[in-house]
Amino acid sequence: MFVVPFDVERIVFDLDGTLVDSAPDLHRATNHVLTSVGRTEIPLEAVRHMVGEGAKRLIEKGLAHTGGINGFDLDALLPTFLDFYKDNLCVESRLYDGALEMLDALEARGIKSAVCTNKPVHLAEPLLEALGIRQRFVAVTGGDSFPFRKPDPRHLTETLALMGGIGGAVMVGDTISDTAAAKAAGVPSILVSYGYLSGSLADLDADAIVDSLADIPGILRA
Ligand SMILES: O=C(O)COP(=O)(O)O
Ligand SMILES: [Mg+2]
Repeated sequence: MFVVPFDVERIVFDLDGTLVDSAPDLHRATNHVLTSVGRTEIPLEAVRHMVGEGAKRLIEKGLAHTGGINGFDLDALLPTFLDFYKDNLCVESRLYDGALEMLDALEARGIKSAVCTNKPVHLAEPLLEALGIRQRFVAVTGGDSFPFRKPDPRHLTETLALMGGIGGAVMVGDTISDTAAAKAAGVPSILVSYGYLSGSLADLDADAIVDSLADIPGILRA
């Protein structure tokens, strides 16, 4: 089994599909936009695999799934999505099993945690608050915190800078946005197998794949 070959000082987590199963609420918001432009609703299972590249891409994929994007101004539709989602941020969203246990174990070992998500930061913060874990993270950065976002490695390296430096860092995520950012930043990545990825886990070339967040402390050198 893979064990991170250095003393881990800091861990950066992706949010949607990694720490939080937010797809049901993102699904409602996506359908809200689609029905507002006369499109049909799409099933949760379809939306689940559209998450990870930010809200605009989610709207784009929803439109593509229901007849195409021609003639639509995605920027103009974004407020329809964000306003609805802001008011319905944590209706069905839940922490994944093992999240609290893992955060406790990391804290006990003095390892710092942060969140690096493509969700806008003004939505990521209250979602973490609503789930009772905001105070567990020394930093939270979103898709709009910098002029770049995952898979751009600078989203990860700037998050690490807020944590005190890039040394001893590991990234945990669920899609290629996370593993690609980590690889380009020279940071080992751990992929969760239950997330929102649409393709094959093996294609992402992560350093380790876990079925539960609770498995993570076990693959960090004690
Ligand atoms: O797609 C999003 O809005 C955010 O996704 P992430 O938390 O997986 O980066
Ligand atoms: Mg994700």
